[in-house]
Amino acid sequence: MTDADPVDDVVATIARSATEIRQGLVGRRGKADAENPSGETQAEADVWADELLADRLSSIDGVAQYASEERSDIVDCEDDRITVAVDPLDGSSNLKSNNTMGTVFGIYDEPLPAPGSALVASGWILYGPITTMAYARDGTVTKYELTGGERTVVEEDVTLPEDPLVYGFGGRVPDWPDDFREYVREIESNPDHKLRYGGAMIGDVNQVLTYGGIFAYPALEDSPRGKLRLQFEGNPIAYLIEAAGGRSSDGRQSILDVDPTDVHDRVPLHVGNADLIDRLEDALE
Ligand SMILES: O=P(O)(O)OC[C@H]1O[C@](O)(COP(=O)(O)O)[C@@H](O)[C@@H]1O
Ligand SMILES: [Mg+2]
Ligand SMILES: [Mg+2]
Repeated sequence: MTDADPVDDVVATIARSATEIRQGLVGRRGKADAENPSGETQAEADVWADELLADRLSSIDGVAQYASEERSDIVDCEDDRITVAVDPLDGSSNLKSNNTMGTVFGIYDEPLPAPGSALVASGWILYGPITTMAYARDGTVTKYELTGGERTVVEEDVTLPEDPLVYGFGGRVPDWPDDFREYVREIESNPDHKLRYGGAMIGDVNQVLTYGGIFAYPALEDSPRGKLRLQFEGNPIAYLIEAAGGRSSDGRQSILDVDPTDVHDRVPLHVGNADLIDRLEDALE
């Protein structure tokens, strides 16, 4: 064990790996002949990015466990300080059409599965026209541009803009519960609000971080826990959006207060400006 901060080491490793992951997408746009633990068909790139991150992150001093939505089992490492949960490629179905995707990570100080209250840092990489990173630690959010493994700060103390502008809601509209559908109608009827939906949660959440607003992948009639995963997607996103002054909710409470039972648990996810999430919780009562 060294005295280096393992959280810094993990974030630096993910930021450095982003350039390589981006380049490695070329030639890996097909499907793998396999399913992930959530029963979804994996892309070749999902499997490849998971293996790359597992190798690198599990060998960092201080990392006790590595888990990802692309593998059933948690990787146990030789240390005991922090645990890392990753969505190696969020929105990988966008590979076929060459649209936005990302990498999402949460760093916890408890064994996985851990509640969001055990997060010590979280963030995401966005593979857009350029590669950027949003990172939260100690209640502060920083945005970076990533080039060739280098991180350049582009904004510090990032907060959600006060006047919400954008909204995006996942799942099929006929599968939404009635109370959620009514809430969406209210949001859509405000002439100041614009639809922004790209099929990669992280791209849509990054729109909310940039312009203010709300993103949700709600509970569905036949899937009351929604689609997104608590450890790899819900908690890291909620931690960062709350650090930026917004709110998260599973419909009743902060996502960070949801108790996990399994590392692959799903959670209905709603994040955005606090007043929009307050109104959502009122609408779902
Ligand atoms: O295509 P659907 O079922 O509407 O789901 C879209 C959602 O699923 C996701 O792709 C799930 O993430 P993964 O791509 O990491 O599995 C989200 O990024 C996105 O918001
Ligand atoms: Mg995802
Ligand atoms: Mg994924």
